[in-house]
Amino acid sequence: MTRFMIVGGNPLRGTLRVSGSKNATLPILAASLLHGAPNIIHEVPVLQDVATMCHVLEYLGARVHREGYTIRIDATNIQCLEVGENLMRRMRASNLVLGALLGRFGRVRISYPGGCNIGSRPMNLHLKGLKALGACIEEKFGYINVEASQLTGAEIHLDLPSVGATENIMMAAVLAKGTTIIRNAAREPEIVDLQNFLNRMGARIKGAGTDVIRIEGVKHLDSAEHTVIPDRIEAGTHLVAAAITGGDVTITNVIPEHFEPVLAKLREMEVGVEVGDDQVRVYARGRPRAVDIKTLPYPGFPTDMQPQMMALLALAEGTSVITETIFENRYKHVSELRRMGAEIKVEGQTAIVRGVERFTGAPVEATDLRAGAALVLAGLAAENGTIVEGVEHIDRGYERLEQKYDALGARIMRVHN
Ligand SMILES: CC(=O)N[C@H]1[C@@H](OP(=O)(O)OP(=O)(O)OC[C@H]2O[C@@H](n3ccc(=O)[nH]c3=O)[C@H](O)[C@@H]2O)O[C@H](CO)[C@@H](O)[C@@H]1O
Ligand SMILES: C=C(OP(=O)(O)O)C(=O)O
Repeated sequence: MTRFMIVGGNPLRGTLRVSGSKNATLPILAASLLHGAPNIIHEVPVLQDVATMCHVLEYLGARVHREGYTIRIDATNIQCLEVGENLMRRMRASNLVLGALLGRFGRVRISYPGGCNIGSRPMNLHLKGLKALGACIEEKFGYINVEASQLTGAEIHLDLPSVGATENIMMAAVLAKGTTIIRNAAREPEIVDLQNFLNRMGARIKGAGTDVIRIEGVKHLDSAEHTVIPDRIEAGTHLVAAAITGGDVTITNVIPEHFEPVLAKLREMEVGVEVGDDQVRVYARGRPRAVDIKTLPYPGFPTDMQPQMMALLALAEGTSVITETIFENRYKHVSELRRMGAEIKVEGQTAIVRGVERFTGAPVEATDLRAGAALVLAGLAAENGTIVEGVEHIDRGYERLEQKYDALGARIMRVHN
């Protein structure tokens, strides 16, 4: 077990470089299974989820070599087309091998994926999409078995703009016969990054970033070199860290339009925001104002920033209403924030947050990745000491968060026991 010990009350000040995006890296690594030639990926963050995806790829027979922030993957000798419970349970995104292995080999068997416990997170849209491409699907004994003698392009209308389903269908469709059109596709920047990577390998995809993606099947793919986009959720987390501690932080290596909804809310809260081409400065201007937030698929406010923003709003002047529309169980941080003095009432998908003047440090537990980030932010702002348990959840998606904040003047220590 690992915990963070935080002594709050120190404004964060300075400059922080944002790492490559976790949620862009994971599908790109999975997509490397689509052909037997080496790919080189730059700006790969050093995170637990990335390590898990690399384990999955190695387990299947790929050779993965990391040097700093660059990974070289050679999937020439894939020996196995099945991923068992042990690896699949570690993270939700392991399901992304489905589309790539099906696309290349015509069959794959995976155990149901695990991941952040923030909702039921079914796989029905992924499977409906693969079925439309001609795959036969069998779900039995906790496993999903998918087979196709020939994948054929099809028109697929997603009931919801699911990020993972869009990515899996894109990967399965690149080597299919004919053209696939995905309607009501997810529009997240990570989908655009996957399109760019696949096209560098020789795929013919257009439309990512809009809700219609068109994939013309090709016969061969080849080696590609790609640099992953910066992590917009990590960026947003640091901006809230600056605001919640009354600090002044500039984040670099960012694409500000990717987190415009977060910037818009910070401005509405009357937090100081200065946006450059690839950097953003956020500085506190007194206590922030309450605002209402509703999470939505991109370009709406990201659900992955809801817990962090809730921590900030819990200290704002006035009452805020947060509506979580993406995941039905993403309020687990509420009871922990309450232990620190927050006044939050949850009614269904809505949280009513009455701002208090200060948090008091307490022992709290991270139940998932972004809930954990929110508790760290609350701890940085709290009077006296906070202990955050469950740091393994935070390590899934943030690269040594305590070192980044320590360098900006926070008092935060990682403790193993
Ligand atoms: C690795 C990665 O990129 N993770 C992100 C991805 O997760 P992930 O790809 O799992 O999220 P989805 O976009 O698929 O999920 C959105 C909603 O659709 C539902 N759904 C999804 C698939 C399906 O087959 N059936 C179904 O009903 C889910 O339960 C959820 O309510 O997008 C989420 C929504 O922005 C983010 O919070 C995650 O950080
Ligand atoms: C929910 C997240 O990740 P995952 O989809 O991998 O569980 C996240 O990054 O906040």
